Amino acid sequence: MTTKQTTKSVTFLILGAGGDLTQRLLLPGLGSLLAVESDREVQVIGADRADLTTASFRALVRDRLKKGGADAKTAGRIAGKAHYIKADLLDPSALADLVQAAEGELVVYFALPPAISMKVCAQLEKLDLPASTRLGLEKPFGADEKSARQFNKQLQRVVDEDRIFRVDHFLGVSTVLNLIGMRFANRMLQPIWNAEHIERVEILYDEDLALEGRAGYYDQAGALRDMLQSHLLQILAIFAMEPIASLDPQELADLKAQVLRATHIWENNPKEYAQRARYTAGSINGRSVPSYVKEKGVESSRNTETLAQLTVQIDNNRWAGVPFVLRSGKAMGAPRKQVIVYFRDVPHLPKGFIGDHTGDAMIIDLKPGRVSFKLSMNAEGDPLDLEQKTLSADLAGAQMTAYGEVLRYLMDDNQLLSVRADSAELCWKIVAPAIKAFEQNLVPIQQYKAGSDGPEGWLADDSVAIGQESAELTSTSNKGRTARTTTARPAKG
Ligand SMILES: O=P(O)(O)OC[C@H]1O[C@@H](O)[C@H](O)[C@@H](O)[C@@H]1O
Repeated sequence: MTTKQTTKSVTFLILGAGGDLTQRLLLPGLGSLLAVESDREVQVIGADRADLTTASFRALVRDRLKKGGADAKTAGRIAGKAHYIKADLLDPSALADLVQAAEGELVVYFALPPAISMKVCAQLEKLDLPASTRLGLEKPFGADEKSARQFNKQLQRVVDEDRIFRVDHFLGVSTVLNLIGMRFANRMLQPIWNAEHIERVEILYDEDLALEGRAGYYDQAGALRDMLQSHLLQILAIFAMEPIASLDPQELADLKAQVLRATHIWENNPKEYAQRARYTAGSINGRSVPSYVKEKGVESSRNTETLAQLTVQIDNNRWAGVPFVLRSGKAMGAPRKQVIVYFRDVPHLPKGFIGDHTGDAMIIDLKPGRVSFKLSMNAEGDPLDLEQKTLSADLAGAQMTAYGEVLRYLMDDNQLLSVRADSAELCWKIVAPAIKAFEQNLVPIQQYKAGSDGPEGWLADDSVAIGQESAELTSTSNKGRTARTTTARPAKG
């Protein structure tokens, strides 16, 4: 892929520069961007209450940029002109000083808890910001539809919507963007991308990570808000949208919003459309994991789920009647990050053939990237005996991290990868009935052992089989990046 070099100089003002997000994701993300585009002119200004100095911040920037992949010279160049300003971010005069320090275009990135971001925004509103100012923000964008709307209004009082970048780093994952390219560049996929040919779609993101010391945030959120409401609905919107004419940010945002407006939970009984569970003590690849409720900072009476599954439908001409299953869990034994498209059975199998001809599917592994097709074909031996075979190709690794990708678009003032205000609000609207059902305990909270695949019976047998096969393929996928075929395992049960 060719990469665009830019000479635009940007000041990247990180509010909350002393925090975990800056160190773990933002600076390494910037490092991975600089690894590809080393000429970028970025002045990093960190601001926080934390007791850092410009010298210690520069050391941190250098280290994290290198961790992200930037070469030593580039990391040194960017770190050498970085600054740290100890400031109370709720103090308007401190904010004014920060803005004054900016050179070139200004990107203000909120690496702050949402409630503080909202208050800082109220202060920013009073300042005379440079015309080029862009705001970058992390999820959650509000806590429900109403607060998301208020937050959006607050942001739009600071700058116009076309300068607000709501970051969902999944939109920077190369395999997610590839959903658009693959679907619209392949003649064979276009006619079958609808309810006439597709029976069910699953969007799964099971992680082997557990809480990782994030109780302060996660115990208030849970898997439904943390993953399904945001990342997985964004994937669904991209997967299901109508054909796009060009990668125009407004057009993409319009098409995503169109899908999200038509998306609703599957039916009225919460037990039919939602499931939740949390992990108990167990071990993942030899690492022992305490029970979720024993983790520091967890309030067990909150009943926070660490695994959630939700079935939604898209009430439009293309997708009516097709269940879309969204699921994500923590502390799972086998990481499973897939979009699975299950095809309907053929209308007629020529008489005389025997064997298995059902369960054809397309599997898009998001991480590591791979696309597989499960197809019915003639097996060894009897030519009339059909069997399910998997044809699979690994996708080359991304050139930069997902954060690097979203930062690139943010620095370039291109909103293609950002979440527009209406989408942020719609995503809350879609999950609202499930959140309510969880809060009212209408959906029992189940348990699963850390390191397991979650409670039995949540996913259909064919999905369980695909998961097992995928885990096997993943364990061998680094040996080569060529297409291969394997014989699928028989479905469980
Ligand atoms: O797999 P990635 O890119 O780290 O993204 C998953 C993470 O995404 C974050 O947005 C969630 O808050 C985390 O809980 C989750 O682990």
